[in-house]
Amino acid sequence: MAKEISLATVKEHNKSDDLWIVIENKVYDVTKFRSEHPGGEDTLDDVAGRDGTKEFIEVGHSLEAREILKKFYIGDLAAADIKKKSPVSTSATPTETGEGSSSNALPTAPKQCCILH
Ligand code: HEM
Repeated sequence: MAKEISLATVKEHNKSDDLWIVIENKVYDVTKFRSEHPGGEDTLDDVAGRDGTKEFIEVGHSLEAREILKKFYIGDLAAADIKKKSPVSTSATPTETGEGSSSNALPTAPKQCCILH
């Protein structure tokens, strides 16, 4: 079973010789990988001890990079620290305008459309 690790604990490992990083709510100890990272040591230092999901994804890492990641997996981010990101629900309420109120004035309108002279 996966070990749960709090963000506070991850934060304690924010040094180049003790480097943990959170990616997609999973915690990785990439201390040993730091010097091998093709993207440089500094880039990993920048996200040491915190959530680097955004940075990791923005680079467009290959599947191989994700395979490498697996080797350094040490546990899951504690449920209490998982942000309830809801990029969809915050802005997606377009249904409010679907009432169609302007087309409701039909009953009183007499049907005089067929007067032929
Ligand atoms: C900690 C987990 C990470 C692993 C296992 C990893 C692995 C890799 C690998 C294998 C590559 C070679 C290209 C590829 O296969 O995609 C790469 C490139 C790169 N990585 Fe990472 N990476 C990690 C995190 C990061 C983070 C957090 C950043 C940015 C803040 C970053 C920035 C880069 C950059 C800029 C390159 C491109 C280097 C180049 O093409 O010159 N990486 N990484």
